[in-house]
Amino acid sequence: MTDHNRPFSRTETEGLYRAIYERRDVRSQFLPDPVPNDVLARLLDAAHHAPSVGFMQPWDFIVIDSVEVRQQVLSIFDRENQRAAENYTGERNRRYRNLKLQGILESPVNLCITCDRSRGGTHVLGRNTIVETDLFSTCLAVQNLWLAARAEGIGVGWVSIIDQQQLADTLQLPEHVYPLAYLCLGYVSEFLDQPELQAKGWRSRLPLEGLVRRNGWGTPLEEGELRDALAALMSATTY
Ligand SMILES: Cc1cc2c(cc1C)N(C[C@H](O)[C@H](O)[C@H](O)COP(=O)(O)O)c1[nH]c(=O)[nH]c(=O)c1N2
Repeated sequence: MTDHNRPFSRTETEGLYRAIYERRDVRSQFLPDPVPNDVLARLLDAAHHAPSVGFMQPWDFIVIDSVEVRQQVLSIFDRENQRAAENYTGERNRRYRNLKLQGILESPVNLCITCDRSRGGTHVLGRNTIVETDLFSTCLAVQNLWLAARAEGIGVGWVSIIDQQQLADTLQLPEHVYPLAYLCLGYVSEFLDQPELQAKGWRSRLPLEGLVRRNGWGTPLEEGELRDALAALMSATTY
C-alpha cells in the first residue's frame, strides 16, 4: 500500500509541471492510430478523480468512435464556424478562416464530457448559491483528463464551436444533461511548443506579472514583491 502522505519526489514534481506546461490543445497533428482501451480507461479514471461540488461527480463520458456520429458533429461545427467567421472582417477574417479549429474526423476517438445538472438530488452541498458549480466541476474533470492524456502521449482538442442543442440531440442526451465539452483524442505527430493560436499569430500568452494583484482589484503589487520573481519566471518560460 502506498503512503499517501509521502512528499512528491523531485522527478514526480517535475513530471506534473511538465504535463502542465507541455499540454497542448491539438487539432492539426492527430495520427489515426487507435487509443488502446486501457489507456482510455486511465484517462477517464483521471477525469473521474477531479474535485466536484458536494462530491456531486456530475459528469458522464460519451465515447464516440462512430464515423457517422462524428460526421454529424462535424456538420454542426461547419455551420457554427461559418457563423463565427462572420465576426471578423478583412485580414482577421482571412486569418480566422485559415485556422484549423477541430480534428473531429482525424482523431480516432471523440469524447463528450457531459454535466448531469440533476445529479445528487435537489440540494447538493456547496451548490446552494452558485448553481453553476456543477459546470465548474465538470471543467475540472476535463482538465484532469487533458493533463493525464499529455503524460500518456495523447493529444486532446476541445471543440466548442458547436450548437449545444444540436449536439445534445445528436447524442440523444436527456433534458437535464448538458454537453459540456466535446473533445478529440488521439496520438499525435508532435506536440507544439506553444499554443497553436500563438504560433499562428492570432493571440499570445499574457505576461503573468500583469495579472497578479494583492488584496483586491485596485491594489497593484509593490515594487520588489512577487513581481521580480514573476518577471524572472516569465523570462525563463518561452511558451
Ligand atoms: C472552453 C474551451 C473551449 C475551446 C478551447 C479551449 C477551452 C478551454 N480551445 C483551445 C484553445 O484555443 C487553447 O486552449 C488555447 O489556444 C491555448 O492553447 P493550449 O491549450 O495551451 O495549447 C479550442 N480550440 C479549437 O481549436 N477549437 C475550439 O472550439 C476550442 N474551444
